[in-house]
Amino acid sequence: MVEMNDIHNDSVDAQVKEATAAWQKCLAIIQDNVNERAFHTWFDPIRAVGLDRSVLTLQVPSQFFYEWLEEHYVDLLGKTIKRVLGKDGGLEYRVVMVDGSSNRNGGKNSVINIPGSTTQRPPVGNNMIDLPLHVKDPMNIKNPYSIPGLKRTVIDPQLNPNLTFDNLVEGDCNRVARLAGINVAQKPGATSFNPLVIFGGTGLGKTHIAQAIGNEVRRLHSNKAVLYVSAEKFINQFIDHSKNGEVNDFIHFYQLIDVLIIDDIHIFTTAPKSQEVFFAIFNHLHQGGKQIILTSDTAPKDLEGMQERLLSRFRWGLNADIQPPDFETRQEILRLKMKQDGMELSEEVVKYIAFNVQNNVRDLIGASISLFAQATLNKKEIDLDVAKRVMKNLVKMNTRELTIENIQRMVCEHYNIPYDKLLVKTRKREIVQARQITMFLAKKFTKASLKNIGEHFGGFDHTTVIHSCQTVEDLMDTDMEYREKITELQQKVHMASI
Ligand SMILES: Nc1ncnc2c1ncn2[C@@H]1O[C@H](COP(=O)(O)OP(=O)(O)OP(=O)(O)O)[C@@H](O)[C@H]1O
Repeated sequence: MVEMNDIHNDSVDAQVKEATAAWQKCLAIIQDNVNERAFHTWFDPIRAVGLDRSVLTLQVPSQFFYEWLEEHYVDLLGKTIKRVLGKDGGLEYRVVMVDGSSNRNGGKNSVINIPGSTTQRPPVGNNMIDLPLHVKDPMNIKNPYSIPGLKRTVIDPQLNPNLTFDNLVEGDCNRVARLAGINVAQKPGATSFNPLVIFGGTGLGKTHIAQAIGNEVRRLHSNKAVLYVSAEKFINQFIDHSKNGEVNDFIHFYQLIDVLIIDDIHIFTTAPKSQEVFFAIFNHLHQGGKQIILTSDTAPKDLEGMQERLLSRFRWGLNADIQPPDFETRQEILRLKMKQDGMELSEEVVKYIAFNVQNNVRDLIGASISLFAQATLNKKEIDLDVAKRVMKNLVKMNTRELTIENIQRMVCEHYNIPYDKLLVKTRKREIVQARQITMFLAKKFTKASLKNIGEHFGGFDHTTVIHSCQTVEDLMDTDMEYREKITELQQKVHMASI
């Protein structure tokens, strides 16, 4: 038996098919009349969901989206609809916003139908339901650009003036992000790095770079409105404005910004409604040539729960990652910090800290400050013994037994050589040199016999090990640059041995 529901569903499906076919024809015309970026931003996300007596219903993802279409593309849409559907052709919008966090798993949608200005029908005010954004009268929303006084609002950029490029040490770990940041600050909105998404683990300097961009923009372009905001604050502001029915003011405020920096956008993944409003703001700013800078603790491609249309927009610009700094950069950061804060730590102690705190710059700086503070309070000089004692209570120490393999890995890391290459018998100069240095260090820092050391390199005999050690010592005597490099490596290995 055919159920009434089945009949109803069939007719809805047929309507959607018809509507989609009509909309495809419209899109073909629209595509010829707007640029590619505008097409992807404003027309790709639209779905045709109904066609009733020459009135096409288009589903759009937000109130703002609908407003934008009506404000910027009303002529084009009107003419296109009439060309495809005849002189009675009209448009109706359906704003569908996902209610709750389960949009991927069939969460409830809030729906509102709004006649477009190309429609002759009377407004459908009586079937309007409350949007989560409390937009009760969508036809009467104030034009963002004519809100009196708002343009003159002075925006506090929320920047920390101490976070600049001058005090951000550059290393392999952050070079791309730092240079892109400097570029963006020089020409906000006018480089291909828009948005600039900086991502990486915690405490590695994402906020520092993002803030440094803001400070640099303010220095170079004092007329630009810059705003730094954490994603958490953005979400809370949005919730407050929603409660008070002031979402449009919220959006309009963000539309005034020339350089918008949002920190920790991974938090958006748990806030689908905020993604909605952020999407609208993003599109507006990007279209207007404004600069957007975002930071995330996760690579954008791995941001589960972030809408695909946002992810695709993040790909428009540059996604730059930050890695943990290497040993040399960690020491540089410590030296800079000491200079800034008037701390004095011996080179040996600096190396000790840099060796033992590897994955988080915040912890690295924190360790040096605590060490300095404790030693000052106890009126003790900070020698290596004090450093060892204090550091044990501060951080998880980077303890590893010093074995020949450890040394081999340290040398490989230092010279950027794959570990397995070091173990291959080859005459390649760089490998031979690294092997000789490793043998020299292994002899100096372990109790292993010459025979044992040779065996660790795929079976060299003890005479090769002696020859290698002699070669390194001779070169150290005659070549200053070489000596400095080996001394540096020796210090590293020494740190691992204490
Ligand atoms: N390359 C660097 N040179 C100097 N200081 C740095 C560098 N990288 C990070 N820092 C400092 O390390 C601390 C932590 O950096 P920041 O807060 O920017 O990290 P984050 O990646 O944003 O961390 P989170 O993900 O936890 O928010 C700050 O004090 C920052 O100034």
